[in-house]
Amino acid sequence: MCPADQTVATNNDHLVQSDDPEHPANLIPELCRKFYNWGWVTGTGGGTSIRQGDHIFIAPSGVQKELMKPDNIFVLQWPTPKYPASDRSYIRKPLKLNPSACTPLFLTAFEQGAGCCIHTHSQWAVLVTLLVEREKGPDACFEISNIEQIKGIPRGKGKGMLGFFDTLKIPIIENTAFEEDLTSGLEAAMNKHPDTYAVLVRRHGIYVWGDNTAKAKTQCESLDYIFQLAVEMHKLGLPWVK
Ligand SMILES: CSC[C@@H](O)[C@@H](O)C(=O)COP(=O)(O)O
Ligand SMILES: [Zn+2]
Repeated sequence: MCPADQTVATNNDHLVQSDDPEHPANLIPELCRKFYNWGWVTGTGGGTSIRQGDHIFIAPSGVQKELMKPDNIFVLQWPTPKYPASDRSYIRKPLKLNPSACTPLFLTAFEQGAGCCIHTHSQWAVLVTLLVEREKGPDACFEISNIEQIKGIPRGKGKGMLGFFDTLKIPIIENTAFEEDLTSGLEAAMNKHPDTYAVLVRRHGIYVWGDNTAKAKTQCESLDYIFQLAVEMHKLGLPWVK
């Protein structure tokens, strides 16, 4: 056995090997294939992370997310230090790959109790941040009401779902040169909007999280639907809030 093979054999590979399609190491590649087809993670952008018990499953950085295999997945012991990156407690690291640059942002969602966090570069998400670009600063938000799909978004933890007549409010933070540097903005937006399950990143995309993978996915789908609708409404001169 060559030294590289020895590293592989002692790298906790069993943590990403399962016949269960619901295992996070199988789910992340499967979800990313879907997200690629929906335009959420093309060109290596975007990604997904799942927490299962005291393990966090993270995709590699800079890879074609739709081609990922379970063997490419990193595993972090949870809880783990968020900073510095070198202190994060990886218990499985694929050789020749680096963990996603979104890792500290995903960890921020897990600190809030999330079970899954999705990052997309959806053009609809980017477009709504452009349509409200005049609104800058800590109060920047996308707002919409009187749309049925709003009912797919929680009012806050343990507070049920938003109603048709409620106003959905998604905070917007400014983009940074490096993905990791978005973390303080995400933390600030979460502190200011403790009930939110999503934060838009101007000219970049969105982070959406949920109590579990199904909720993160359906909430992200509902938001993407709403953003597309909002862009079309804007083109027709229709207001988002009645
Ligand atoms: C098209 S590059 C996009 C990246 O810089 C980043 O925004 C991103 O979402 C993915 O980072 P990654 O480290 O590949 O998981
Ligand atoms: Zn990104």
